[in-house]
Amino acid sequence: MAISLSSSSSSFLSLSGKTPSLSCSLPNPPIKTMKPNATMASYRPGLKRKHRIQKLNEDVSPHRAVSAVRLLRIEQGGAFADLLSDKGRGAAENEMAYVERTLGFRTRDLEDRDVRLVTDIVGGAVRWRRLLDHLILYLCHDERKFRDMEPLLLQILRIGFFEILKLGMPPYAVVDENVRLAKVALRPGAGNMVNGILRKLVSLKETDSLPLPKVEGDGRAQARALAVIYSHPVWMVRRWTNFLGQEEAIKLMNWNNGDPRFCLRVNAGRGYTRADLVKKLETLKVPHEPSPCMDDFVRVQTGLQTVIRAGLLRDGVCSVQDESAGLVVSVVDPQPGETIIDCCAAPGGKTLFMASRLRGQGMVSAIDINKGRLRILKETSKLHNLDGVITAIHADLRLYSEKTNLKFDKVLLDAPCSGLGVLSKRADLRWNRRLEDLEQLMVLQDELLHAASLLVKPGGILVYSTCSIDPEENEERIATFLHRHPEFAIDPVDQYVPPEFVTKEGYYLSNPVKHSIDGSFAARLIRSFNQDKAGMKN
Ligand SMILES: C[S@@+](CC[C@H](N)C(=O)[O-])C[C@H]1O[C@@H](n2cnc3c(N)ncnc32)[C@H](O)[C@@H]1O
Repeated sequence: MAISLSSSSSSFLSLSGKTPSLSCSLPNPPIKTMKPNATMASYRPGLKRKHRIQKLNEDVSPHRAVSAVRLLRIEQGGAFADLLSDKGRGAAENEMAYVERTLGFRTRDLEDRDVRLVTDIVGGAVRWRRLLDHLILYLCHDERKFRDMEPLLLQILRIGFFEILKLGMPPYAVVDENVRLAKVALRPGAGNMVNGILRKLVSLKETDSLPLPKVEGDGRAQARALAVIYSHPVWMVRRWTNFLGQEEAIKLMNWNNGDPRFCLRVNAGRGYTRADLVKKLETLKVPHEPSPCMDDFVRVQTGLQTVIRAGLLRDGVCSVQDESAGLVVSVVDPQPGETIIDCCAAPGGKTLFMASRLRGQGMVSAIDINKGRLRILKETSKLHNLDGVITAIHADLRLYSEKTNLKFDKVLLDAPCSGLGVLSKRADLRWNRRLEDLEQLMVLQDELLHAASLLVKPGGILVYSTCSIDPEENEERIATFLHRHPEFAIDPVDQYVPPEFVTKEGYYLSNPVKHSIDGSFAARLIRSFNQDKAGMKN
């Protein structure tokens, strides 16, 4: 089994499919903790699949068993990044061993088709969780019964609901298969419950009478209804309705709920060209198209597993990187011979792209506070033959910039942010973010922006970027910064990115609905040569 990119994948994927966790630094609060139950009795840490002791069950469909356990892990808050071994090898083994321990039996190994189904089902069930739970609750007829439901049983129901409602799978096969899983993994009574609830759902679907809330009443009531129908947190719906209007907010939610699109960036640092990558994709029969906005990028709608299995990432031919991240590097516009510092660098997607643009002349210093993520950056820079130009520094930017006298030609601050622009790739992120996080993040963004500004040479460039589409994390942070730092001015990005990405203020902004890529933002600021202007105003 290969490692699948699903709900916890990041827009940057390194090495052989290692999935770095969040693109932002705030910890994710767990959604709901798993209660100890009969299925967890067989949990024994450290047991590897090679020590197979559980009985093989050939009747249960392996993709449902794996999906149910993966969904449980995600709900526990740890996603499944921690299932991956240090070197990114043996991840599949680890996961199957975990499935075995959790369920108390062994399934058949996953085939390619199963792997794709696990990716679709896990990503979809996470995205659509609010709608699925609304319907499950309705069919349980009893709020307490729903709230007290065993976590594994709830996951099995979510899988069944998602398969019937969103994947359009033959309903009675879905009912039978999920009933079987519930019976074997839990007990016969659980199977009967799954049977009853799923059959009622099938009948509601067939008679077109699903109980969906009506979008009516005041703004709050409408947001609550939309939050169920499009499966997002109410606060996000309210925020987007205010910023974008209801129609655009719905389009954005539809985008977030769609299949994520991935892009590959060819590794020019190792001498590969886009034509080389295209040739390899043709050989692998992976459908692809060149990016219309970035020369080194190729879009792949499906077939990413094939690319991973063929070793294209492991061998350093390319990286998985969204064009929105590439465009931020275009805003920095690294030139051979320059000294650049990437202030929040790990896991290194932008560092590597910037370093490859230096063509061996110049230097990129890469700071990050997170040691584990920085280790991924170091490993990947070796793999991409770029370790000669990249220096990794483990530090808190705020302390580092106070202590050092070094000044750089260009400074990139790719700040920790809400990630609200990448919700299609990070299916679980919408449930892990709270409105209060945004406030904390904005304070951190201001502090980091000030710290980053201390590293810019007179006449040098400071680029502030996020993978958010929220004006408070973007334009408003820059306005606050410029007010306090008169030594900086906006350097419009129109000569660095295509015009459709340039805002009226001269910033870069990608909009998932308009551009069909992740949402991201960048402001390019130039520091004056006039030292008198330097200093922070209150
Ligand atoms: C948006 S991610 C960076 C993604 C990265 N630029 C890339 O393209 O792969 C933000 C990073 O900021 C780091 N970070 C958060 N607070 C920091 C601080 N005080 N000093 C340095 N790094 C920090 C986090 O560990 C996280 O890796």
